[in-house]
Amino acid sequence: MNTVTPCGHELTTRLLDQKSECALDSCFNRVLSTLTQETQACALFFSKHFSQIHTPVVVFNSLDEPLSDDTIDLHLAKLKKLKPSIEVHHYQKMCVFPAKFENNLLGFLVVKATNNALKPFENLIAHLLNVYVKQLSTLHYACIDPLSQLLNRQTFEEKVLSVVARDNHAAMRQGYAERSWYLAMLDIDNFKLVNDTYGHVIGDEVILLVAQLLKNNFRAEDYVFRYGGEEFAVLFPSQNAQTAFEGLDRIRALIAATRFPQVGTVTVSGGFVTLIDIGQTSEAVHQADQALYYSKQHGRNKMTYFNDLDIKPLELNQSDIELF
Ligand SMILES: Nc1nc2c(ncn2[C@@H]2O[C@H](COP(=O)(O)OP(=O)(O)OP(=O)(O)O)[C@@H](O)[C@H]2O)c(=O)[nH]1
Repeated sequence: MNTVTPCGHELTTRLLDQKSECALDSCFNRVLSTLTQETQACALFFSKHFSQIHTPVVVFNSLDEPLSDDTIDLHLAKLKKLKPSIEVHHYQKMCVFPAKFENNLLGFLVVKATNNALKPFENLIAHLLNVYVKQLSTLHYACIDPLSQLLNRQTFEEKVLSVVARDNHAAMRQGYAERSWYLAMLDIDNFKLVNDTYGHVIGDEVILLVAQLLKNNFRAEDYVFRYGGEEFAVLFPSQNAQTAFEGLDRIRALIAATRFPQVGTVTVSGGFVTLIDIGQTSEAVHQADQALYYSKQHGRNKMTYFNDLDIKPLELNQSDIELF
């Protein structure tokens, strides 16, 4: 039975309709299967950080054998030597398409081509790879706060749900004890004074420097968000509340010991909570805020675990809580 190959416009529109990274990845995979009639295996390696310093990771792969790190490096080295205008490179029995963003080579798509069957589609595949990268960058930058380059508030809830659910699922599948996820809310102390004394431009610089310290000192698997003006949320796994506290307190101490240009010293206060029921993200934020409020009320430059507060969640009068 002959199947009709959809036209480039329709495939482009399909990719542009995707509203999450995950949906976009699987859509691009399906589009390629349609074009290659599922007779060719393919794999996409791409650095979703949109930075050349991050090695491309595999986004999807239907090759019989995954490419080794050496082969990935080899492809990248070969592609870097080619003219920027070249859109496909033939290597052994593979067609390799460079994936570029703003003239930087961020990865490549490899399609196994045993004969010339792919030839008529090469230009279309190169075009669709460009569309994929553009749509991914649109989705990516919609999640990033422009000042701090951290994840923004809009992505917070979705990330909490997806990360914690995925991790718990993986932990159950692999049969190891579940790690707990923790949610911390951090807030720069007396920030109004910084703005009032040095002006908003210096205030913004302080936010940026604190954001960089947070980003550089949490692990790659942790998520740091700019939650509001001078407020940050961090989502991270830890063995127990004590190790979570130690990690947070180390970063608190590091920020307090850092010299900020013009302003001198800046401190942060924080509160954190164990994420038990991921369906209750807003309740978790509320509890972490209560612990943060406690830190503020007890001298600032301090971390507090919600469970250490001598109150039950419902006993605290809502009107006593500083809501952000
Ligand atoms: N420069 C700058 N200031 C901001 C931004 N967002 C919020 N702010 C300011 O941050 C200040 C927060 O002040 P408050 O909520 O009173 O808290 P604080 O002075 O940090 O005091 P504590 O939280 O109690 O330690 C306000 O003056 C806001 O205008 C921003 O993006 N840039």
